Amino acid sequence: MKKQLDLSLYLVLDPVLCGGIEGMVRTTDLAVKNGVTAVQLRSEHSLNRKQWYEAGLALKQLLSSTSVPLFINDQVDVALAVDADGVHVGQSDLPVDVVRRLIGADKFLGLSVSNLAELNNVPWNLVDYLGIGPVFPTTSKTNAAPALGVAGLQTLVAQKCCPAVAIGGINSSNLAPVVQTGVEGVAVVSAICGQVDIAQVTKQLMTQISGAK
Ligand SMILES: Cc1ncc(COP(=O)(O)OP(=O)(O)O)c(N)n1
Ligand SMILES: Cc1nc(C(=O)O)sc1CCOP(=O)(O)O
Ligand SMILES: [Mg+2]
Repeated sequence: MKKQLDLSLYLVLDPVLCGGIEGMVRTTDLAVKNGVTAVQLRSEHSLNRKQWYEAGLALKQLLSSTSVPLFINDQVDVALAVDADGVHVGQSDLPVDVVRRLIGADKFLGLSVSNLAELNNVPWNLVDYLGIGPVFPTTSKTNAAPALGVAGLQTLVAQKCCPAVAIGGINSSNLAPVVQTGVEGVAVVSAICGQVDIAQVTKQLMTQISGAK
């Protein structure tokens, strides 16, 4: 059955920061128990294709008894192989119409945008949500676009025609003005992955998101 899409606190996993596949599963377990509402498997370089599949399967199994959807970054075949709930693609990945054709109507599809030109080209009828960023400088993505700042994010949010998460450099010290732009949620990597007390930082982020709305 299709899960609900709640973007409030969206965890984007990093196998290096989490300490491998087991670390990602442990991080996800603690984060979901403490409020994370969506999870994405993402790896820039550290997983081979078999490990992508194994990590996807383990996460799918963990999340299958929860209301939290699993997204796979970039790799449509892995998403289909593990029956993930959705796929997240960016401007340099497979085109959205192709991804939609491959995954069908029932899976979620997220698309990254970093500027107004990209926003103006979004096929709104094909995507379920946008990832808008980076809002702030980030060390978790190589070759990230220039940071938008809160004002730049606000400009894009004002023109969006579907739900959106803000992403890039967001943590408990800067999330309030981000949430107040009207995004449906925030996506984080390093604010959760690799933190010593995953439960505590997740609870703190959720409390701050609720307080800022
Ligand atoms: C929720 C969310 N938003 C944006 C991104 C970035 O996607 P992309 O631009 O394709 O870059 P990579 O993540 O593939 O390096 C994301 N992954 N998730
Ligand atoms: C995966 C990703 N995408 C971005 C974008 O702007 O599209 S920024 C980013 C990394 C976010 O990591 P952190 O929360 O550690 O800054
Ligand atoms: Mg991508």
